[in-house]
Amino acid sequence: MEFVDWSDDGPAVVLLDQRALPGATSWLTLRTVDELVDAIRTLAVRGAPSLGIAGAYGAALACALDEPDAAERVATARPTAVPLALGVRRAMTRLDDGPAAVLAEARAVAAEAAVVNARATERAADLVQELHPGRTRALTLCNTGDLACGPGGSALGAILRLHDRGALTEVLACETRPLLQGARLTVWELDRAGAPHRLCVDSAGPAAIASGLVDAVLVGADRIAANGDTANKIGTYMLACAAARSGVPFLVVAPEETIDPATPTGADIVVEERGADEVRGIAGLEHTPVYNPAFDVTPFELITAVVTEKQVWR
Ligand SMILES: CSC[C@@H](O)[C@@H](O)C(=O)COP(=O)(O)O
Repeated sequence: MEFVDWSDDGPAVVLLDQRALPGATSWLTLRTVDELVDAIRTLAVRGAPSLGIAGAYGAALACALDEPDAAERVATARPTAVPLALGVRRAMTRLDDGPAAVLAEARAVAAEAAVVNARATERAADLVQELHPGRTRALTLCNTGDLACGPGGSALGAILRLHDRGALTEVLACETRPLLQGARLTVWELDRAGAPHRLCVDSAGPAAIASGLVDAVLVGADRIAANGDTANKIGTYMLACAAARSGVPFLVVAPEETIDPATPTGADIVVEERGADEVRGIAGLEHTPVYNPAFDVTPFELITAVVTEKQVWR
């Protein structure tokens, strides 16, 4: 079973609950659109490409329940990642052909993700080896592996391709406050792959780059504007600044569909702001006002290349 999948026993969307990792491997069976929307908002399923797959299956669920209008609530459950709404809307193009056709389209979205990921990660691994011949010390943020993208991953997938090629020295995984996608999920995936890694706090990332401990930074993307400005997990921008200052390659690895022609520049990207308790809870605070953007925007000038299944956009 994939981490995000369909169950005919229901109908239902079945997914590995990413909130419970790494402590528990717990599967959710979501039988209503409300349950799926809640799972998306609370990050039981997350990562832009996986949201696309969940969105497509969410459309199938809405149609199977004879509530096709509810699909739009799935599409808008989170605002920043492009693939979520694309997955819903692509599956819904088959609405007139009935629920089975919508499900078939959703299954096609999921199947294509694996092909896209394989192409993008091979291309990105090739580029890392071109820019840094020899073995690479990679730094990454958030989680961009199979959990976030479906089979093959994106940025973390490219790092694991380097590992497969014997070209990886180690991965520095930034923990990714406040929800610790790096510490909980990336480390889980690196452990499973047997790839050498160390965990660092997010603010150690720029210091590691400046200290010469990093040969390449690889991150994913939630939305790439038409000019190349890229929204990704909060903390990406400081890594890009540090990489540019130190002359370290900074690669964004993502499906081509993440490039949004309808978003001219980073200033036009809607950045999701999340609840205060995600930040307050860590310090045991109850009432302090909080600024908690889920993403930041990295200007294209700081990005060495955006690598997709179709192109290396330098
Ligand atoms: C290939 S996944 C790319 C991005 O979706 C990822 O880096 C990220 O920022 C995920 O944020 P999240 O809030 O965990 O959904």
